[in-house]
Amino acid sequence: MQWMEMKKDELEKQYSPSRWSHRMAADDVIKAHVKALKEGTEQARSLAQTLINVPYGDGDGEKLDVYIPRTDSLDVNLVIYIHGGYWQFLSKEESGFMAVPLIDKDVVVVAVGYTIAPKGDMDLMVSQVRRSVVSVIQQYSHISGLYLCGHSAGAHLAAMVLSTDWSQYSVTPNIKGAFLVSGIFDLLPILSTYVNEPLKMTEEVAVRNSPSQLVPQLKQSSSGCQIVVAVAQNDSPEFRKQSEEYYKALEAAGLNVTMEDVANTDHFSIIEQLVDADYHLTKLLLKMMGKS
Ligand SMILES: N[C@@H](CC(=O)c1ccccc1NC=O)C(=O)O
Repeated sequence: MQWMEMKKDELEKQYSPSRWSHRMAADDVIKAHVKALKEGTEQARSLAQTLINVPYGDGDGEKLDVYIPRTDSLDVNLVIYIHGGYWQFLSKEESGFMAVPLIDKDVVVVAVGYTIAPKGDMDLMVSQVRRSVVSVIQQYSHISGLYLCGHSAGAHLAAMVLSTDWSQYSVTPNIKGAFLVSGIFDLLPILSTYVNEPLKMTEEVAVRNSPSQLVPQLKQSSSGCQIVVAVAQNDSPEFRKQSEEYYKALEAAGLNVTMEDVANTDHFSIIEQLVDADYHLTKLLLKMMGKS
């Protein structure tokens, strides 16, 4: 069924990721998610050298955390992670969880903070993640490759970074690869749902911030980027459709894109498992960086 034909109840269920987990009840899966991210981030902060709260702008929430490998290697890649949480939950404070297996392979991990709703709105969050990427490449101009990874709302923000007209910025980032995990790429279906209550997006805001509408811009700005669109086997049909349709649009535009339907995962476990070096997506990310 098309989202436009759905009753409000059904649409809100489709856009409630916790209600589709096969592991636990909805409330429990979210609690367990936050706990897993927190514990993973604590572990990473205790093992890695870190720079916490590095400003990338003058705004209040415009700070990022850097997880640094202990290495003398000159071939150092950097992954910027953009957290999820429907643009209204989570923060960079629990977003360093995937750093351990990456720093072990000489990869720098950056967890970006941005101003979630209701304090921040969609235009601000998109502007913040774009500026954070510019700041990182100015700070780390010697790295061998820049990669992006985003989960859920963070995958949306990562796709918006790939779709940036950089002519307004001081530098043009060369993003080699992007992992878009269980993302939302068309914001129109959520306009009438509870998700939009704190966001208060108008249709105009939703359209200009929908990666699905910006594929020609992405092709112009990120033609050399290797894109992985990953979706959980147990994501809702609407979430699965969001990924599938965005993947097809990128593919049709001639971009270097692959689709990963990750078996035995749900909306939350698909990203939580990045703490594990043996997890399929961890290995794929390292392989993309030539580190397998
Ligand atoms: N109402 C949403 C809540 C949600 O998506 C969420 C809540 C807390 C932390 C993260 C979340 N989502 C994705 O990262 C749900 O049903 O899952």
